[in-house]
Amino acid sequence: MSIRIGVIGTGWIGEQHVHRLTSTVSGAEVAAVSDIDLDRAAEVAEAAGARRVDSAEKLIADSEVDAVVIASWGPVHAEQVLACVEAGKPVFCEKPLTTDAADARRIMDAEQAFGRRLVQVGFMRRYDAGYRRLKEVLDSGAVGKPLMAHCVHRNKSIREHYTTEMAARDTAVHEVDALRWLLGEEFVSAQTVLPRKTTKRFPHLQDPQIFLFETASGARVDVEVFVNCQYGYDIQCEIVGEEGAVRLPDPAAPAVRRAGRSSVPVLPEFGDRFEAAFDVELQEWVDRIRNGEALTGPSAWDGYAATMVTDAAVQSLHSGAIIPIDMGDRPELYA
Ligand SMILES: NC(=O)C1=CN([C@@H]2O[C@H](COP(=O)(O)OP(=O)(O)OC[C@H]3O[C@@H](n4cnc5c(N)ncnc54)[C@H](O)[C@@H]3O)[C@@H](O)[C@H]2O)C=CC1
Ligand SMILES: O=C1[C@@H](O)[C@H](O)[C@@H](O)[C@H](O)[C@H]1O
Repeated sequence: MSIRIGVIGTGWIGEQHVHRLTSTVSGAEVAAVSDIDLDRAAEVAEAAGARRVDSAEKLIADSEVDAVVIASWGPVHAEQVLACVEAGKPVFCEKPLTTDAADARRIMDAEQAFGRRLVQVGFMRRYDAGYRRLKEVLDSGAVGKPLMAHCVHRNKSIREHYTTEMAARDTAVHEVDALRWLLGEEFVSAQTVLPRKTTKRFPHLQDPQIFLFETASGARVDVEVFVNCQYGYDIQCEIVGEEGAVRLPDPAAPAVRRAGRSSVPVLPEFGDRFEAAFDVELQEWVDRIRNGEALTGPSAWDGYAATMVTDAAVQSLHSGAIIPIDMGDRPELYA
């Protein structure tokens, strides 16, 4: 039996996920889609052979939808995730889980009242082969105790609706989750440092930005976010330990030697860079639901922790102050 999935938000990644669930992931079918842009939803529904439903609320309540994928804009995730939990339906929510930590706490309260995990957050780097190899090296102890991490997150360019706060909430949030996962500890402070702005940006935007984080054990993480770097999608991560350093591998690509030069391509977009990771994360989510197994992917706690950190980074945006972060205790359900 296939899981009947409803997809909310049929923009860039929603359409990709509908296609992925229809063509690549096994054991799933897209039963319904919805978007506030009704025409867009109708187009995506038709291409997938799914029904268009007029609102997110109706899609969540639909008796022919077993599980929900949310790919709408960040600020509306909280109410949609809560409605799924209240309906007792598993929900895969694209990052960020919420744009406000209080909303993430409401989600954890609802999930704990339900009694088991229903929420998974779309932090797909945990499913990327390179990041998984990096974690294996760290966990083996080969580079010793981690002291520092240096991360780079560059997009070729970004759409006009992207705001200065999204550098933390939408972009650096990936590194926040990946580094919490890699280092196995929480962040305790955040600071945002602003270099000179690139002229190759929309006028409203502060780009690039540098985020400085400290972990509970005193390790330091720096993240450069530069979303109009012009040359491609470039993700770098190096972790320096007491006995060595380990670096995220670049995607494999043949080096071309020609006219006195050797060159490898830089991928243009995040869809190309993390395509396989998106496939694996959704396949594992579907498999666990089909087999009646507990969800083990990034949880509501992970979504909450990431939002606490990015809230602090946004708070530091104008003052440059170091903002302490107190996550509170991790509930038993997320141990
Ligand atoms: N894991 C990853 O690497 C990526 C994650 N994302 C995340 O996915 C989400 C969507 O991003 P994009 O597809 O790039 O945005 P987008 O702007 O292309 O699409 C968002 C869609 O949501 C719809 N929408 C907004 N409010 C809605 C509501 N209340 N009910 C139903 N539909 C609603 C919009 O009409 C739009 O079609 C964001 O949270 C973003 O951070 C996006 C790209 C990559
Ligand atoms: O999640 C993503 C986008 O929402 C975000 O806007 C981009 O900066 C990231 O590179 C991409 O992975």
